[in-house]
Order: sequence, then structure tokens, then C-alpha cells
Amino acid sequence: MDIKITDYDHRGRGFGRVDGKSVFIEGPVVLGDTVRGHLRESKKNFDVVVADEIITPSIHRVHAKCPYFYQCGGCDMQNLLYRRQLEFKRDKVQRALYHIGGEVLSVRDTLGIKEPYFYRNHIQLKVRDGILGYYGKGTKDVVPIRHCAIAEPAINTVIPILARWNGLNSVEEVILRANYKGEVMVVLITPNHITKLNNVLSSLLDTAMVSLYSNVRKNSKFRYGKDFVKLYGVDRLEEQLGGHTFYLSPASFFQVNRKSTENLYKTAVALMDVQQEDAILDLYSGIGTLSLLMHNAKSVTGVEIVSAAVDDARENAAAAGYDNLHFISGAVEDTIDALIDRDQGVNKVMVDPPRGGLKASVVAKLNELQAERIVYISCNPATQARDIALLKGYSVTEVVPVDMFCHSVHSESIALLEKIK
Ligand SMILES: C[S@@+](CC[C@H](N)C(=O)[O-])C[C@H]1O[C@@H](n2cnc3c(N)ncnc32)[C@H](O)[C@@H]1O
Repeated sequence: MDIKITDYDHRGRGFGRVDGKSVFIEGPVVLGDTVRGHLRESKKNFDVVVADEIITPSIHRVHAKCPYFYQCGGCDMQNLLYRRQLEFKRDKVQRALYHIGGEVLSVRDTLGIKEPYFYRNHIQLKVRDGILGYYGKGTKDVVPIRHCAIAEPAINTVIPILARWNGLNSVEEVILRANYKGEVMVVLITPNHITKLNNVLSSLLDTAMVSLYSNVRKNSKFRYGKDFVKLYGVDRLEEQLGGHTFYLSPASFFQVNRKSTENLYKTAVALMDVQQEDAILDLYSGIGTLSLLMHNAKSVTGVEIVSAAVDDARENAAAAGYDNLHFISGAVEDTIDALIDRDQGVNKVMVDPPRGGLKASVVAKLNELQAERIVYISCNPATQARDIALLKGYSVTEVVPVDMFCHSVHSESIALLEKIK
């Protein structure tokens, strides 16, 4: 059957329709291609087809720079013109909002970056049977890699050394993070404590690595286990953004794309329109980046579930000399009642939750609060749209997509909700 690719699904597969039925297309297809393929699976509501032949290539098809692209599941869209990727992400955010039925003003163009390669400051590699790499496209088989075309150059100094290490058998995952100075933190996720580094440490010292941790994880549902053991180097990485210095511990969240983060924060803080008399809640505050950038308010209270990130945030604020920023350790859903009931006169709220979005109890509390503006940052347009529909008494006056995850189908977006007067 011939199918025109009109969309991607959340896994990066092509999507099209044949006689009204949804079809997911596996293979290196691009938005705008017409492809021919064979049926792999047929269900009542959808088919899965494997593309065998491209009948008419998309006019936006380009050469993927990474040699692993066609096997590796790390990127979805390297073979689509970058400008078209940005349009696709804008449309995706627009459609998510449209589906919730609200009157949505036009979504702004996606804020992209000049050089969408070698941008990621944080990658997570898998290890299976001593092989280091990413999961393959649509599989959990590990595709071995020696470098990554979307990871920062400093990270690429470390990958080949670890890939050759004969102790990898005792490791499940490797997290690599680079800072603005090109220094790298390595975290080895293992089922048991690592006792022997089999000489890999001396080779790693010739790379950009400045910090090495092991983390014992018993439950792979979580990214990390509780205990981090430092095996070498500095405790935390230093970052700089928007004129501020931030320290981050291995378990702390930091946005993965430095250039896009500048775009994201600049836009989100501008939309918050911070005034001296404002009392702001910064929910899901991580290491306090947005709180620090909103320091000219009367007060900012951040809430974050990872206690190491809260410690980082407190130290980051203290180092910058801001005593009007406060950070609370705990889940937003467990702390928001007390925060709002304490009547601190909160008038503005920033939310930046993980992919699942806001819990119903958090939405209910925000509906009770009726802050004059809510700036909602999200890495999942579907849950962002769902939550916006549930927030009552607001109109959405700005929506700005930001290309945080270049070459993947994922998109980040900021929405400004203003209280209807
Ligand atoms: C997308 S990150 C945003 C962090 C921060 N705003 C930034 O830009 O760096 C989401 C943050 O929410 C935290 N988090 C996840 N679930 C949470 C919850 N239920 N309550 C509070 N924080 C949570 C994560 O640890 C992470 O730091």
C-alpha cells in the first residue's frame, strides 16, 4: 500500500491514513514522503507498516549527518530539514491546544538554534552485555556507538573510552553530563556497588571528565537509586546561565540544551512580567534556575521533589546574595495546600512539571488560588493542553514553542495564562 506521511507519533514513527484508518510507518521515513510498505500488524483501529520503498520523497528530505541515525533510536528527524522540524513542532503544539477545544490564539514560531548538532549537555547511554550505546529504533537492542552527533564535544571525549572498558558488564546505564566549561560528570548506574575500575580511570583522566560517580539502582523504573558514591573528582558541576552561576549535583535536573534554555528562560521570565511587589511560586523548581532569574520579585518560593536539587538551589541563591528566594523540599501535590493557605499573597505562578504534567490536586489548588498569571513550561504539549483546559478563569494569551530536543519529535513550549478580568 502507498501511504503519505503526514505526521510522526510520539515514538518518532511516521503516521498517515489509508481509507481513513490510522497507519504507523516504521523505517527511515520523513514528513511529506509517500512510501510503499508491507503490513506488520493490523488492529481494529490502526495498522503498522514497514516502509520498503520511497515512492515520492519529501521536498524537505536531507542527508542525516550521523552514521548511526538509521539504526539508533536517539534521534527521529535528522533526515528532515531543520526549518521543517521547527514548523512541525509549532504545528504539534497548536494541534494539542486545538484538540482541547479552547479558543487558541496563534502559536508563535518555534525558537530554534543556529547549530542543532552537538548541543546536548546530558545523555543517557544503555549497556547490554558489555555494549555501550542507545536503544535501536523501535527496539530495546543496544546499538553500539563511539560518538554521538547531538552530544556536546566534551561528552564525545568520554564515550570511546567507556565503550572499550572491559568492566562495562557490571554497568546498566551511563549518564554523561557536560557543563559550559566543557567538563564532564560521569555516573555509572549499576545493580551493585562498583569495586574495581579496571584501569578505566586512568584513561578517563585524559578526557574531559572531572567527576565520576557510581549509583546503585535496584528498580529500573527510577532514573537513579538513592545512593551516589563519588569515585573521583568534584562533587558537583558548575553551570552558568543568564549571568548566574549554578551548581548541580548528579541527581539534579538541568535543561539539556544550553542555547535553547537561554531562549526558554528569557521568554518565560519576560512572560511572567516580574514586578517588585510580586510573590511568585516556582513549582518544580529544580536547582532554582528560574527562581534566580525572577529575583527582582518581592519573594519567590520554589518547590522541588529531589532534595539534592533543593540544597543546590539554596546554595545557588545564597551565592548570588538573594535572600528573597525560598526553596521547599517535597512534592508539589503535598506542599501546595500549605503554601497557598499560608496566605503569602501569591499572585503569580511558574510551573515546569515533568512529562506527566500537573496532578489533578495541583490543578484544583491553582483554580482556588486564581493567581493573576500562570506561566506554564512543558516538555509535553499533550499534558500541557490537558492541564490548560482544566485551569478555569484564564485565557491563554501567548504560546511559544522552544526547540529543546533538536532532531527528536519531542517539543518544549511555554504558555501564558492570564486571569480573565
Ligand atoms: C522539567 S524539570 C524543571 C526544573 C526547573 N524548572 C528547570 O528549568 O531546571 C521538572 C522538575 O520537577 C521535579 N519534580 C518531579 N516531580 C515532582 C513533584 N511531584 N513535585 C515537585 N517536583 C517534582 C523534577 O525533579 C525536576 O527537577
